[in-house]
Amino acid sequence: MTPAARLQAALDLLETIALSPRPADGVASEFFRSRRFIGSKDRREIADRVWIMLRNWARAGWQVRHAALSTWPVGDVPEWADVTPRQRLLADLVQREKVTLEELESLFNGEKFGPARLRERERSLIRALKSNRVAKADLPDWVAGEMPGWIIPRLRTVYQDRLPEVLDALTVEAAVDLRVNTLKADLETVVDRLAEEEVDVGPGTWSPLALRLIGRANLPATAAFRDGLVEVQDEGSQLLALLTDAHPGQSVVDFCAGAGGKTLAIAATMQNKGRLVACDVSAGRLERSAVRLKRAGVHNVTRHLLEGERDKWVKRSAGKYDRVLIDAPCSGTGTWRRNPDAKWRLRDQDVRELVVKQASILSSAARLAAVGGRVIYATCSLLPEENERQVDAFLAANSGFRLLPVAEVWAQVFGPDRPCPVDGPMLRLDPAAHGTDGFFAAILERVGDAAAGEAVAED
Ligand SMILES: C[S@@+](CC[C@H](N)C(=O)[O-])C[C@H]1O[C@@H](n2cnc3c(N)ncnc32)[C@H](O)[C@@H]1O
Repeated sequence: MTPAARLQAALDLLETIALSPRPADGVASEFFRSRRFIGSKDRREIADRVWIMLRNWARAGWQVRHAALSTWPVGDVPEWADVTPRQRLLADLVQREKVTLEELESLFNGEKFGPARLRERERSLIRALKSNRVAKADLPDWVAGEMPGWIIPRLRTVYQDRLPEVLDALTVEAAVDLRVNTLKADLETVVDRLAEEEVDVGPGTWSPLALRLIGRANLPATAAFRDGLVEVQDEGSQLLALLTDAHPGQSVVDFCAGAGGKTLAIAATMQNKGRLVACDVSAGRLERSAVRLKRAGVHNVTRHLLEGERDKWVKRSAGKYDRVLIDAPCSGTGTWRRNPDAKWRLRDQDVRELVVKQASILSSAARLAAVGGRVIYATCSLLPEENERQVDAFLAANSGFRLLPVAEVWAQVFGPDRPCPVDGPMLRLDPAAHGTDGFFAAILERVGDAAAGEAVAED
């Protein structure tokens, strides 16, 4: 493809994403599937550009609006959110890539497969974008941090002075982490196998099973992946599974198992021994987990489709499990490095509904824990109402549970040579401090039967 054709393809993809209510990665996969003539190198370049622009969505919109205010009639100046993909692309080319007006004239020349010719008002916009760039320090905090304004005060209560660095880290592309599947191989063997296939990896920071990809690789095409020696899993997600501290022979429930990311990791710590039940309300996700479980050589998992968190099975199985992992449905705010488009779809109302759902799931699934067993409540959210506040409310209503300080469990799981990454009693990971996605976990031990009238759900 010519550079101009690649730009036009990026623009087409961005426009498709902007019009779709669906997540950008799904839209992009479909876009490329229906354009098989685009080779892998071009595809990567187009996708890279689009993802850079999605990570820079508010800032580019703001810069275009600011530049337009200095050169267009006020009535023609768009709000930042209404700035078109083409205008954002121009801003990206001018401000990030420092492309000159002359170069833009030759790229936007109206030739077949390339972008339409520049219009006069775009030329004036380009000149203004060059001369009128707003410095980062002068951008509103939500624009500089690429974060919906309504979320900022909530994050400030958690991160305080660290907020700018956390927001910055959330705008940077995430590394790709792998988890070694100890059911099939040890870490050294996996490193060697990957090296044979020219895949370079370095060690993880926190998880003893983590490897971090160096450079890029088509991992699913490798024999190491196809043979089930590794899974792609953020190191933070690995930690949640490891902190579940499931042992061989135990009875364990992964209540919101989805497509099985944590189920796989837990099955490995259980060495395939004992009983692991993977539940979810989504038949499709549970179905997808089956393929992964098979590839990983897992055979101690039963999949169970729930009608809801108060499914009859929960009541029948109450008090029978040593570990109950609740990887609750959440805002996903901790994964926004990977899904930057999701930022602008989430509404306050969505979070409020999720908080109600999470409380109901926690209260119902906690019944599964035996006395002496543990409930691990986890999210990939940064918001306090989905995390600490959820746990505090549960503990206030359920004296049959106590919070186990994460450092205590960490020391049991990892021993003294790996210091716990957090000071507080609950685990809170973020990309700035830990290099992982944003994750939260609280470990609750069932110390007694809930007294009559307590709030653990009764059906
Ligand atoms: C964060 S995702 C789980 C990711 C998964 N544990 C993993 O590691 O790949 C949350 C999951 O909760 C499931 N879910 C939503 N409502 C639920 C409910 N009422 N009971 C159980 N699971 C539910 C969703 O279908 C989704 O798969």
